[in-house]
Amino acid sequence: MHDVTSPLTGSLPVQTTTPEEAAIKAATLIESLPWLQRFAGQIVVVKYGGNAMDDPESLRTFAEDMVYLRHVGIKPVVVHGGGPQITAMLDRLGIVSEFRGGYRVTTPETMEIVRMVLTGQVSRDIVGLINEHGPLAAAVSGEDAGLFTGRRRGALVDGVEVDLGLVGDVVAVDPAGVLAQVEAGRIPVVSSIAPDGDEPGQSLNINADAAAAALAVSLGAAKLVILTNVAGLYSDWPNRESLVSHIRSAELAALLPALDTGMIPKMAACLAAVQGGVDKAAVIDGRIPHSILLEIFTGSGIGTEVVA
Ligand SMILES: NC(=[NH2+])NCCC[C@H](N)C(=O)O
Repeated sequence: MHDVTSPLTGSLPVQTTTPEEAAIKAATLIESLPWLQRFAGQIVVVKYGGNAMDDPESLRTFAEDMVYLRHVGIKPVVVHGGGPQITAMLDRLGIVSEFRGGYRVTTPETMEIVRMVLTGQVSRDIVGLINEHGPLAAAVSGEDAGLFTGRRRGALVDGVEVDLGLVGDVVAVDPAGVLAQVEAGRIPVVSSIAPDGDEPGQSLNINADAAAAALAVSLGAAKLVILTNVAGLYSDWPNRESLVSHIRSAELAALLPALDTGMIPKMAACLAAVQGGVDKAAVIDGRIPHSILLEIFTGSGIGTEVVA
C-alpha cells in the first residue's frame, strides 16, 4: 500500500510494463520450458552462412545467441563458411577466377586465400564477438587434429562431371578435438576446410552445410540448425506463400531433386544429418534477429524443420 505522495515516488524508476505486455512476455518465456528441458546438456550444431553474416549487426546478435545457448546449458558448436568474404578478398587482390557451370574453380592460389579468409578472418570475427561475453569460443580449423578428411569432387553440370579444382566433400570426421573443447565448456567455431585424404599436404575447400551435417552426426548432436538468407523451404516456390514448418525425411528425399538449386545443399545437409541419427535439423532465416532462439525455444520454431 504505497502512498503516491510518499517521498520515494519520483526518485525511483517507474515500472512501465503493461498487463498485456506482461502476459505476452510471460507466455514467451514459459513456452521455452520444454525446450530448455529437452536440449539441456545436448550438442546443437549451428551452421552460420557467409550470406547471413554480411551485416555486422547480424553477426553480433548471432554471437549473443551462441552465448545464450551456452548459458542455458546447451552445447553449441558453430560451423561457418565464407563465400562472400572469399569473393571480396579475391577481388581485393585482383585474382580473377574461372567459373565452370556457374561454380568457381579453386586453384592452388585461390585455396590459399580460402584458407586465409576462413581461418584468419571469418573464424576470428565470430570468435572475437562471442568472446566479448567471456572466454567462451575457440577456433578450430577442419584441418586441426584430424577433424575432417576431404576427398576431391567435381560438380555435375547438365549431367556432366566438371573439375572444380581443390573442392571436395567430407568423407571422415574425427570429433575428438571438438568434443574436448565442448567438454571444457567452450564453443568451438569450425572452419570448413579439410586436408585431402588422397594427397598429403593439400587442403580442400569443402561445403560448410555438408560439413556441419557430418559433424552433427559424429558428435551425436540433438539438432542441426542451418542459418541462411531465406526463410526456409517453400512448398509453393517461387511464390513463397507457404513456408513448410515441418517435414519428414522420406518426404524431403522425394522432393529434393525438384527444389530450387540454392536450397538443395541446405536441405540435403538436413536430410544427411537426420538420416545419420540427428533427431532434428532446421533451415532458418539468419537475417531475422535471434532467429535461432525463436527456432529452439518456441513450439512452432521459425523455419523448416526436418525430422526422421
Ligand atoms: N520449424 C519448426 N517447426 N521448428 C520447431 C521447433 C521445435 C523446438 N523448439 C525444437 O527446436 O525442437
